[in-house]
Amino acid sequence: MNTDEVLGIFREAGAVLEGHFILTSGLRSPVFLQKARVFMHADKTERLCKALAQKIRKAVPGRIDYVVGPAIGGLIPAYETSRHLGAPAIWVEREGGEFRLRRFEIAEGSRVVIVEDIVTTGLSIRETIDCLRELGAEVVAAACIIDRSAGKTDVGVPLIALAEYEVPAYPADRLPPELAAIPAVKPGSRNI
Ligand SMILES: O=P(O)(O)OC[C@H]1O[C@H](OP(=O)(O)OP(=O)(O)O)[C@H](O)[C@@H]1O
Ligand SMILES: O=C(O)c1cc(=O)[nH]c(=O)[nH]1
Ligand SMILES: [Mg+2]
Repeated sequence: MNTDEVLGIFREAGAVLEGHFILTSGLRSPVFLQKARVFMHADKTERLCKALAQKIRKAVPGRIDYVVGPAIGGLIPAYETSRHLGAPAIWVEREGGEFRLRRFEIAEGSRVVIVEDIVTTGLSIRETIDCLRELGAEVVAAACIIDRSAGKTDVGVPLIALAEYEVPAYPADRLPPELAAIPAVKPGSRNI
């Protein structure tokens, strides 16, 4: 599946929003990919995640013990991708602001692949890697449906993106005037 097909699915689902958005990193952007509007459709989610699983299989030799989704955005794509990889899906969720594997135990040396929805700065993936490494897991790769950095983000492990789509994002104190003129909204779940 190529980038146009992935973006086509997002557009068809009404998931490409325009306005003034506060991203999880604190950056501001005129475009927000509201993945929830894609993941509400099982058929669209299946097509995307089946293709992502194929890409992961090609890139990751050897065993995958767990697919890990960072909540909330990563829950559905990690679950659906895990189905096509034949590995169980678990998740990290925030407790006191930090990602924790609250509901599961994994053996030391478990080989895990993180599956995210969207990557912008890679911050959420790096936080997930820190949590998993503290538990003794080996993070063999991270994957996402759309990489908004278009390959520029370094998360310290191979990042497998189904699509790359570069979208502008600005520090809050360096907004272009047309963005500053629109009230900002924060769609994500960090800090709520
Ligand atoms: O690469 P980054 O700069 O970390 O940005 C991407 C992250 O932002 C969103 O999560 P968010 O924390 O907004 O909450 P959500 O998972 O509930 O959507 C998205 O699900 C990714 O996890
Ligand atoms: O960077 C983010 O927080 C972010 C960007 C985006 O387009 N979609 C999303 O869910 N999160
Ligand atoms: Mg998220």
